[in-house]
Amino acid sequence: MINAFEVRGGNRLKGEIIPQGAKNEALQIISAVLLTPGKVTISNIPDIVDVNLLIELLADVGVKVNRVSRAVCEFQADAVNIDYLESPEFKKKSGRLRGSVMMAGPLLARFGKAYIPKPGGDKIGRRRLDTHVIGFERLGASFVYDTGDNYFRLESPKGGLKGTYMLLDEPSVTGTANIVMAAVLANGTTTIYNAACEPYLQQLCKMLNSMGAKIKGVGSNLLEIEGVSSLTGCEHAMLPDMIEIGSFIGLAAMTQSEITIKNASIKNLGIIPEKFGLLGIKMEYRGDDIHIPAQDSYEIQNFLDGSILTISDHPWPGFTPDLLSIVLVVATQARGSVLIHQKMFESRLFFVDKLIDMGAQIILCDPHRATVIGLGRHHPLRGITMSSPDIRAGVSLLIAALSAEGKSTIHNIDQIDRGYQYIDERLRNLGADIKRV
Ligand SMILES: CC(=O)N[C@H]1[C@@H](OP(=O)(O)OP(=O)(O)OC[C@H]2O[C@@H](n3ccc(=O)[nH]c3=O)[C@H](O)[C@@H]2O)O[C@H](CO)[C@@H](O)[C@@H]1O
Ligand SMILES: C=C(OP(=O)(O)O)C(=O)O
Repeated sequence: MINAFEVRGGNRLKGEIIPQGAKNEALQIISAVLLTPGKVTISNIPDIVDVNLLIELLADVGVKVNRVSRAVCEFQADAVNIDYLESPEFKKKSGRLRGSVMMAGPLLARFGKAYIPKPGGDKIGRRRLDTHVIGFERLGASFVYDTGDNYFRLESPKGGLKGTYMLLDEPSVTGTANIVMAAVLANGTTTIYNAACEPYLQQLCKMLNSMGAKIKGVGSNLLEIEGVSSLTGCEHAMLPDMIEIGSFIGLAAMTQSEITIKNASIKNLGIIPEKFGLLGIKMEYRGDDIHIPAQDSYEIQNFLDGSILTISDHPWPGFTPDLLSIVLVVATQARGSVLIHQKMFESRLFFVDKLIDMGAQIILCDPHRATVIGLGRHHPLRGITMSSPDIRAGVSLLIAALSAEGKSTIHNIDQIDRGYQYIDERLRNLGADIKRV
């Protein structure tokens, strides 16, 4: 079966777009339903491959799942079959996404056992699980790593997990979520320093507190968690996906389009709009909407001393690594130059080869750094046939194709579908010439 997008570039897009619920928040929040036998109702769930797979995994382990509507789902984990975690089916399915690792924290806390098969997700460099496993160990769990099957088997001590102080080696996003979910049901107080504090984590902590957890320091890198003996059900609404919002800002600039991003929850976007602003992209806030006017050109700013701008990733509240590929593609048509420095992942910039084939001027300095010399619209990119290597590179290539002259075909779009809801249909509604073939 062919699985590709065929895009005819050059159309100027126009209209309003509503961001989906946040993928990376969804993966945390949906894992957290395992912490209680009570009913948890979650709204604004994105209808995307990764999230649907996680929901399937929960149903497989015995969680009652009631999809009230496309975006709202009720969960009740009152009859979990923990033995299912050792089945080959669980290992296979959970290995298809990254988010499944976050089932471990709640399972360990509530049932005393967990398994983490080698997780899926983007192949963008080494993605170790040390922070997760060492964090569980600090709470008293023991683990065995099965090198043959490539999975961690974890067990809580008799009497349950015990709160402690820990300083994380790095502020891992999913690692922090996992440790927080384990610590909320531990005996005593857990302090996590150098915790990740993305809005995803803030939302998770807010949800857990509404279930009866006692977490202080939400939004900071110092969390204090007083363990409780049980949690109750709750209702939780997901934030809009900040990575989708950034992608749409880039799309508008690159295709010279006038787009309004509705209900963007601007206060939760951190430094994201500012970084796109450094590329010269104009944005207007209208209430909680972001309006991007059609711009013939945009010019990359230099640093204050006149030197070439660098845009790099950094743990929150710094700039998310998930938007660097988008920034890079948008820079290809800017006036001026920028150095893109992807510090966290070592294989996330190789997709620039495809942009170079399309006519972009980019020098890949090393696996972490690429210099983009903007074309300043002197000539458009040209359409080519290409393949999407990971979710964000995939969307960047899609944006490049929508701006390019002629036809592009993008293969391996499963990568895009795992994180962007009905993307072809939503782009067509804005006037894009894109079809699934
Ligand atoms: C499902 C999910 O939520 N996925 C996100 C999550 O992945 P994930 O939680 O897997 O990523 P981590 O935060 O654990 O780390 C990402 C990578 O960055 C490195 N690292 C991390 C922190 C640091 O200060 N220095 C450093 O070099 C890690 O070693 C690792 O290679 O967070 C990543 C970093 O924002 C995002 O790209 C992913 O989209
Ligand atoms: C890297 C990403 O996802 P995952 O962690 O699921 O691979 C991403 O969302 O950009």
